[in-house]
Amino acid sequence: MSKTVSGFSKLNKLEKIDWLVSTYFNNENSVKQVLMQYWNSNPVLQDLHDDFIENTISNFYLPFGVAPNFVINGKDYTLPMAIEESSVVAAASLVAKFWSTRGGFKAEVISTTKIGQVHFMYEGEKTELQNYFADKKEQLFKVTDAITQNMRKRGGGILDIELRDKTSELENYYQLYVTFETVDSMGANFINSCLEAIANEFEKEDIQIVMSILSNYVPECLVHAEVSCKVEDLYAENSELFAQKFVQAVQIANAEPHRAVTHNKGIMNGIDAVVIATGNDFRAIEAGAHAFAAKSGSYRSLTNANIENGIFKFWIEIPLAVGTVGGLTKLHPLSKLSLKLLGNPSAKELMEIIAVAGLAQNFAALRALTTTGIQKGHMKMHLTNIIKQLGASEEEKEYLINYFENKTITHNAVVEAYNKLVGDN
Ligand SMILES: CC(C)(COP(=O)([O-])OP(=O)([O-])OC[C@H]1O[C@@H](n2cnc3c(N)ncnc32)[C@H](O)[C@@H]1OP(=O)([O-])[O-])[C@@H](O)C(=O)NCCC(=O)NCCSC(=O)C[C@@](C)(O)CC(=O)[O-]
Ligand SMILES: NC(=O)C1=CN([C@@H]2O[C@H](COP(=O)(O)OP(=O)(O)OC[C@H]3O[C@@H](n4cnc5c(N)ncnc54)[C@H](O)[C@@H]3O)[C@@H](O)[C@H]2O)C=CC1
Repeated sequence: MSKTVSGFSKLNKLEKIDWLVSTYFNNENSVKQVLMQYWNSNPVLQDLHDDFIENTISNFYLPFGVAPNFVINGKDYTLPMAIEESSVVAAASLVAKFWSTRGGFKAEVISTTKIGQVHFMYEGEKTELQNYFADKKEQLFKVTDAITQNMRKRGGGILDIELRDKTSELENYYQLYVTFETVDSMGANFINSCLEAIANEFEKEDIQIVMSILSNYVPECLVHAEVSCKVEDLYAENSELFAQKFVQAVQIANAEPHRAVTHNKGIMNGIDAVVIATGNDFRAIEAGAHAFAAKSGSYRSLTNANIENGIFKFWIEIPLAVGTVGGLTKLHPLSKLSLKLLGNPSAKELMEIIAVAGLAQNFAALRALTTTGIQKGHMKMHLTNIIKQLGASEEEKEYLINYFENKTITHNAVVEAYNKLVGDN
């Protein structure tokens, strides 16, 4: 039987579910129950979520946690984190507490420029194109006046429009390279609207517009965050060895792409969690961060560390185009709450907070990796997930948690202990 369908989008939610259950699940009633048990009991709230995307049939929950004790630029924060992976929030909390007694995190936005491009093809004389652009430039600004009016009042808008010759990379390929300041918004829709107006005005017989779109590679929307302290203040025992191995771990990530990818994945554990909790676009952040990590031509660590004159310093530089207005930021009740928890920051302050979340997460991972190994803490947090997968009762869960208090946790070890417990009973 064919599984294609036309007019699916026009069905109501229950009809969509019925089609799905009969087509893919052999009419199993439990499937409908699972989908419906994740509906919000408040219909107004459910309607809100339904409208975020298309063909919504249920909600997919992510745990929403908080990591207290962050001190950033002398100010106290509790970070909201939406993430499915165990040990990330615990690790952030642990590191926040650790650095809160060592001067906290320092963070600074370096620049906030966003980028958009009108990609086009032109086969004629280059100088003619250059002259055409020079004559047109003022008009290109003018046609966006209505769109940029409010943004200009906030101190933003279009910063510049450049003609770029890309013919050495692709035959007949040029672009209008447009830079923007979007203040407290990520600016994707604002930028795209401006670009389309610019492209319309610029197009003519011998200029074929291919597309107009913002770039998610924003190396000039950059934030720096760091921690530092005397090496001897790092840990009570063997601080020097700890600092040395920590720096080596970062150097390895800078020298070796396989390690760099995992290293940066750990950083993104912290970054994405706050990005998602604040209603920002994590795909945009991910794509931009990894492109930045590869800017030298080989993929490297997003963090760096050194020891100079007895001082351990650990820092991150990362492009983060985030907003505190626009998108879902004020629409999703939990994003709104997250921003309120952070004191309703500006986009710049949010960039600093998110960079710190990434740095803290990387500190936690490298600390664990270079000392006890990652599995000890990670499996301690993951233990309850394994126990639940086994279908253990509350009593059995309590027994297993106590049993593994001082033992190495592996999936097999938990299964064995559970089977023994159930067998014994
Ligand atoms: C997991 C910990 C924190 C345990 O660390 P611990 O020392 O066993 O924790 P503790 O029980 O002594 O508690 C100390 C503090 O840790 C936090 N903490 C501790 N437990 C909890 C909890 N249940 N809920 C909330 N917070 C918790 C909390 O701040 C607590 O202070 P308190 O609140 O008691 O004043 C530590 O072992 C750790 O940081 N491990 C690293 C974990 C990590 O990095 N996880 C990321 C996932 S692994 C990954 O995907 C990335 C990776 C590793 O591949 C990246 C890479 O390779 O670079
Ligand atoms: N490639 C990408 O990353 C793309 C992303 N998107 C999506 O676009 C959304 C973000 O676009 P935005 O234009 O940021 O959101 P948006 O379309 O909701 O617009 C935000 C608007 O808020 C207004 N505003 C009010 N106060 C402001 C202030 N203080 N500073 C700046 N603006 C203020 C401005 O008019 C601004 O244009 C996200 O949902 C993202 O997922 C859309 C297209 C492509």
